[in-house]
Amino acid sequence: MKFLLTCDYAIADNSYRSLRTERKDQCILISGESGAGKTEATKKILQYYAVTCPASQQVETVKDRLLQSNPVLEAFGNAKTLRNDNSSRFGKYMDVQFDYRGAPVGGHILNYLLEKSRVVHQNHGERNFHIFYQLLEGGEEDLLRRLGLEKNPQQYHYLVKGHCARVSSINDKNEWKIMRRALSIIGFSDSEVEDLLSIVASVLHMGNVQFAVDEQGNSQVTTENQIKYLARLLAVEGSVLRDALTHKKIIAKGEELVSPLNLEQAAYARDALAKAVYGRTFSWLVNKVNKSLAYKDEKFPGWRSTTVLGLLDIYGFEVFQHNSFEQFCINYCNEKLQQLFIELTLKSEQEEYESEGIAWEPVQYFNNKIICDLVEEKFKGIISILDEECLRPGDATDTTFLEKLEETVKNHPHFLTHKLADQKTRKSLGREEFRLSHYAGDVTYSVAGFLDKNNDLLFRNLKETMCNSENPIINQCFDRTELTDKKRPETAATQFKNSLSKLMEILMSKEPSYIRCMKPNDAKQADRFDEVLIRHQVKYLGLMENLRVRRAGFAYRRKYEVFLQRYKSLCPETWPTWDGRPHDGVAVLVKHLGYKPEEYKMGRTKIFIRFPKTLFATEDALEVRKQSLATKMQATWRGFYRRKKFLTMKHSAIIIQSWWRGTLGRRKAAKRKWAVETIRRFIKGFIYRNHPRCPENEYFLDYIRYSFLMNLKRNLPKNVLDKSWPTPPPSLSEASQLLRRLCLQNMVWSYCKRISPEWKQQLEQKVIASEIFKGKKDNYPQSVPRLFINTRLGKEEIHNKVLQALENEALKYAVPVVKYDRRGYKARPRQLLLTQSAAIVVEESRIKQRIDYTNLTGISVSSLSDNLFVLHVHCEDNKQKGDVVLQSDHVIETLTKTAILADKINNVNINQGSIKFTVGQGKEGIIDFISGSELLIAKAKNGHLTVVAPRLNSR
Ligand SMILES: Nc1ncnc2c1ncn2[C@@H]1O[C@H](COP(=O)(O)OP(=O)(O)OP(=O)(O)O)[C@@H](O)[C@H]1O
Repeated sequence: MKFLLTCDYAIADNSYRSLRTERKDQCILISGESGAGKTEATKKILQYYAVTCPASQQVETVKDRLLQSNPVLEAFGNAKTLRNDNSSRFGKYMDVQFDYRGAPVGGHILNYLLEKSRVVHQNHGERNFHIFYQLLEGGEEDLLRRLGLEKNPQQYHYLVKGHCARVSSINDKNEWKIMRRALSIIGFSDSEVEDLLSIVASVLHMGNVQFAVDEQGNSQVTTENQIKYLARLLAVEGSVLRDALTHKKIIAKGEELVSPLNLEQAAYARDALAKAVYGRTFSWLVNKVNKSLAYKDEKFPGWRSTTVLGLLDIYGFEVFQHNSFEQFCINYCNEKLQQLFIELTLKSEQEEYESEGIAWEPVQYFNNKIICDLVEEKFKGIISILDEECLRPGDATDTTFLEKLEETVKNHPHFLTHKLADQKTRKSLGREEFRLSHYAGDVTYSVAGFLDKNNDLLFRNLKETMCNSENPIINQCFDRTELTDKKRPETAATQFKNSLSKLMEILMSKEPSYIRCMKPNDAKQADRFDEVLIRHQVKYLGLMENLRVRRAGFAYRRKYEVFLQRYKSLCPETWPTWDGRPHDGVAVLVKHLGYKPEEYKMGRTKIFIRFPKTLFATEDALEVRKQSLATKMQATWRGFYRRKKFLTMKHSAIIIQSWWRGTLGRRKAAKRKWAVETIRRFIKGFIYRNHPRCPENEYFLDYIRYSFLMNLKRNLPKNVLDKSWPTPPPSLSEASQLLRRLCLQNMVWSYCKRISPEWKQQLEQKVIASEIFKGKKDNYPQSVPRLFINTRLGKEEIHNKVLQALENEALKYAVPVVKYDRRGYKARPRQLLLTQSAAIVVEESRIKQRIDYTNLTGISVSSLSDNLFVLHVHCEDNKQKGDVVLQSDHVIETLTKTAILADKINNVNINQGSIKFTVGQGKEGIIDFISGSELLIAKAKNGHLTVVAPRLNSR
């Protein structure tokens, strides 16, 4: 066993490597008789890929589904036979899709001819399909109750025909668990599983449907309970189903004819329905598995991104005691596979040596084409004759079919019947049998049931009932178009023949590898090798011939172009390209590789390598070379990529630069143009500056105006005394004057707004002082900066007494004065008090003289810088005293205030030379003023009072 599995792995690995390195689709054909180990080998190969191939999340799911498809399909498609406890009762070809990394990413299964007859009948020692037993054994109580089933298989007619419902080598309970888990992994929903199991259960109930005949000899259903279950499980109308099972509907010339069935016909209809339901459900199951295995990431539809490895596990050659239509098909299928093997290995290989001109000693082998032709040849082949009998009108029976066969192929060396056989062999053949000498041995087939099975007919009303089913699976399995389709469906044998021919095409399009399974003994025992049996298999499988061809032949051959293309990198002369003929290139290459003459041969179009080790060495060298090439390619690519990126960047930089330069240039040119235009307008404006405003000078004038105004804004006079003012251009002199006035007014206005009432009074007094004295009295300028103040004496100096006396008259001004008489005598220090109505001369606390302003006739003062002044008084009011001669250090201020209060502004006389004044009793005095070095007041010889006023430098 170990050895066999090692071979399986080696072949699986080899195919996988070829698939990856040459990217050519592969297939592994697993053949051998029933029970030889084909299914096991398939499973091992799948497991091997699952373990060794690269993994990813998505790949894991696909791997799981690929592996889990086996228990599901085995449960529904495998059964215990006499030759194998787990015999495949259908053919299976599975494609595994690998992506460019060699990871399995999808799969697809093709199924071939399920042995449906097993559903209703099993030979002694055989069982129905595993699923029935698994369901009864492993199904949960609840599930079985829903399906109306009992645990005991003996209760079901379809399970007891072979009398071995329970087998010690099969653990149905365990298998059930595995199968249920597999269904979930594949992606069956709970409701889908329920629908599927309902169908399985319905087949069991169908088997238990019994009939009895009524008085007219027509059949009636006697097991009403079963009908109820069937109606529920198949979701059909019970009464309709009951009628359909006991009646037959035919449409003749557009008219429906319903006729009752007899007992035998009713049982036949029931079994036909069971087979159809099960067979179609099986196909649905395979489709469902295919959907879950489908490779969904096909990026570019139409472009094949995956490579495919096909695994063919088909029912093996079978010889039973009783062989029927199914064995005929199975063995025909095996003949075809053997034929393919012969074609692709023994025949084509030898022919190839010959055509390539390689010296070759032909190896003889048995070509089974003759048997294939016997079965499938048009018109003359067994299938054609069977179809003809099925289709011909009249009473065609299995016997007439046998007679037709005898008639048509009687001389064929591989065909024999009771009638055609000689005396000796006739004994071993029944009258209803024919014998075919297959490549693997003689098989005797009973023709009983051949026509029925080939027709595979289901009565129309049963089909209609199923089409109306609300069970989603049944509904998909029975298509309504079948009812309207007038064309007669292909017979089972023809369908099988056609699907096999398609399979051969699929296999031929791929690179094949073979696993030939040998059955060690017929007793299903371990460690027992039946030499005769094994020798027989080695012989009929043509293994010896194959070995001979292999040994004498060459392990490997390739067209020169392909070989050169693959290995040219190993030789400097052929790498990277060889310009000459591929043949010469290969010659140079093998010389460089050091092939010895016995290791290879050069054919007409191909090179042949004798030993695998030579090829392996070359492959190893290529592997090493690939590494260095990959590094070189990487470096080249990186260089190319970087260079391309750099050039793109450079190009972009140049574009940006040129764009920016263009922008800058354009900006500069525009600026220059603007400057030239400005200068031009400026010059023109300057030339026309004295003209009235016109287009030539408007810019210039605007500019001049603007710059003058801006200059003015910056250099406006700071205050009313600031006389500065920017020189205006001639065109703006008038505006400038107006502005200047406005500005001044504004300054004055704001200045006025700022001054206080006291200051206003001060200024008013100063203005009056100026009106009176300015330019008239020498010491006036000295008084200008001195502030006029309300009083120059404190209360103490004026004495409270005087103040009390003046209580009802507010004191406006008080100043110390000196009184002189006409002789120039100076009296004691006095004060001059000015009230609202009088000027009062006070000595200490006594009022010496009160001069009401109404009596004040005028004020005299000299034009010199002295401080003397005379208050002229009306004589009548002041009889004794007359005018008052006073001296004050604040003469301008004192006189201004006196003049204001007495309203005598116009009565202030500024005299040159002398002043006349009256003294009491009509006497007069004269004061003469002269300039001198210092102030002096004295009586002159002429009796006048002389005042020497000091000369002032500032005058
Ligand atoms: N390599 C092996 N070593 C030991 N026993 C094996 C080996 N291969 C298969 N068997 C046993 O033989 C039985 C039959 O194998 P398998 O079902 O693979 O045969 P098969 O060729 O597929 O038959 P069939 O054509 O009837 O489907 C297996 O159940 C297993 O017990």
